[in-house]
Amino acid sequence: MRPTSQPLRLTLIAPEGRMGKAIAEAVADDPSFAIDPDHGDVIVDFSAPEALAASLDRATRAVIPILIGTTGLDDLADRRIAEASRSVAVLRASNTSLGVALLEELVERAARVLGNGWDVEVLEMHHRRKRDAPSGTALTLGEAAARGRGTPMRREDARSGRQLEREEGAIGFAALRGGTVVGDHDVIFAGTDERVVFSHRAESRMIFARGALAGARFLAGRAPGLYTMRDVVGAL
Ligand SMILES: NC(=O)C1=CN([C@@H]2O[C@H](COP(=O)(O)OP(=O)(O)OC[C@H]3O[C@@H](n4cnc5c(N)ncnc54)[C@H](OP(=O)(O)O)[C@@H]3O)[C@@H](O)[C@H]2O)C=CC1
Ligand SMILES: O=C(O)C1=N[C@H](C(=O)O)C[C@H](O)C1
Repeated sequence: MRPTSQPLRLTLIAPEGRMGKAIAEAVADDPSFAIDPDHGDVIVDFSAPEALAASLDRATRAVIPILIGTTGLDDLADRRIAEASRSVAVLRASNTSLGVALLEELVERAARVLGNGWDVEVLEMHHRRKRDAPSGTALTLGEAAARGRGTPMRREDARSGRQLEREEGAIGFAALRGGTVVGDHDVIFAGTDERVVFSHRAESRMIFARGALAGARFLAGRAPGLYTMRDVVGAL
């Protein structure tokens, strides 16, 4: 057991990435954390899908928890994460901000209250360098809406060029890319003669970085299992 006065050591998988740098900045502002490239207490992976298998392997071999912030992961990645979570604590978070954790709750509740008669569309915009679309957050919010409705999520992505009406019960996704936008998400519930719109605007990557530190703190000493930001923030 580490003495509580010791900083929690984070091993960053991609220290030179945009998120790696933001997390290093948050750590520099908080003496209860430190970066340790080789012997961290928690692995923090905000990198790329190709890095995931090696990161999980590193966590399970060393028996230390891992925070996965990387998005754009496929079904094989889902299975690898589930497998790793049997031996170490894994926090998977497509968005580590407090605002999006709250938004997820609100969207689930709205979908439950409004029911299947309302169409759900998720719109997101990110910077020109983002590689995956729709964003991980958009998919997480779509899943929250499906959960609220009590139905499996059926995705309807880009409709350009189609000559079909909207598929009933589907959740639509649209992605915009440009400039330096940190991360915009809108979830639109479109009913007959009215719309309810939930929005989140990330104004700096520091919101994700601070959330990542909260996630790492949550993971330290945690039993094996698969956790989400809802476990980290508790009841909202
Ligand atoms: N959960 C959340 O709250 C957030 C999640 N993200 C997600 O985090 C990820 C990273 O985003 P961002 O920091 O903006 O991206 P960047 O492109 O700025 O950084 C990615 C980093 O990962 C490194 N990398 C790529 N492939 C590998 C590999 N196989 N092994 C080790 N390192 C690798 C890159 O190194 P190199 O340049 O040398 O290839 C680079 O340093 C994305 O999936 C993004 O969607 C982003 C923001 C918030
Ligand atoms: O790549 C990004 O920048 C972001 N990625 C995450 C996502 O895909 O949802 C979180 C945030 O929106 C920024």
